[in-house]
Amino acid sequence: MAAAQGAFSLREVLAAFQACVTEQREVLLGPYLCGWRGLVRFLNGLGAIFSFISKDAVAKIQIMESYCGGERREEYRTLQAMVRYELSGGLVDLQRRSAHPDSGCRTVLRLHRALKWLQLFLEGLRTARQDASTSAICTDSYNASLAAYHPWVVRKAAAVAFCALPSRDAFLEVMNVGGPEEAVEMLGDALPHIRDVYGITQELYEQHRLLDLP
Ligand SMILES: CCCCCCCC/C=C\CCCCCCCC(=O)N[C@@H](COP(=O)(O)O)[C@H](O)/C=C/CCCCCCCCCCCCC
Repeated sequence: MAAAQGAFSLREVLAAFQACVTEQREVLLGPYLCGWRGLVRFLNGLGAIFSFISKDAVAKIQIMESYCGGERREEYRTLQAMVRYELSGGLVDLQRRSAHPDSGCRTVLRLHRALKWLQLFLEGLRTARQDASTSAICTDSYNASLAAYHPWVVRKAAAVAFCALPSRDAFLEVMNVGGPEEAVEMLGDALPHIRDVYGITQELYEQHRLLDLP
């Protein structure tokens, strides 16, 4: 059953990332963006202090949704098709943002980097002791991933927001899958799919030298 509108369901996020990878190992953008929408719903429930993060994530999701629902939607069905289409059409700014500041390739790259943070954070949550600090897990995951791409002011704002995170058990409760044990089990199911999507995207972007898009 679908979660009530606005409520977060880890199951739905899991299903979305699971549905992303096709038999041909392509990444479907529809479920990918659905997964992100679900995560943002969760973030919104954590309080206004996270709104600068969710606004940025939503802006990027909306850019991608407009491509996926636009005239060239067939070219945006999968990540692989998008990269082919945008590169062959010269639709990606490779050196500095100019003619195509919001290409699909650069927008997905930002979400892709954030997916690494998510992977590390969920791994941390899953394996940490019951009394571990969510804020410390989040900070470590952020420092090992996204922080390298953010200016000082964003890193500081993120550090302040992370201090507002609830305890690990309270956090696992909000995931809406039952008690902390069930949440941990579900994280164990979710992680391989998130790693898979991350790995395929990373390889594709490496192949086309897209990992440093401005
Ligand atoms: C399974 C449930 C548990 C986990 C739930 C986690 C929910 C997280 C939801 C969304 C994650 C945020 C995604 C943020 C995308 C950031 C993309 C980015 O890097 N943007 C920067 C660069 O963009 P351009 O300027 O080049 O266009 C932009 O400058 C960033 C601005 C906002 C700050 C981003 C801080 C990111 C911190 C990520 C940790 C989120 C903490 C959530 C706490 C649970």
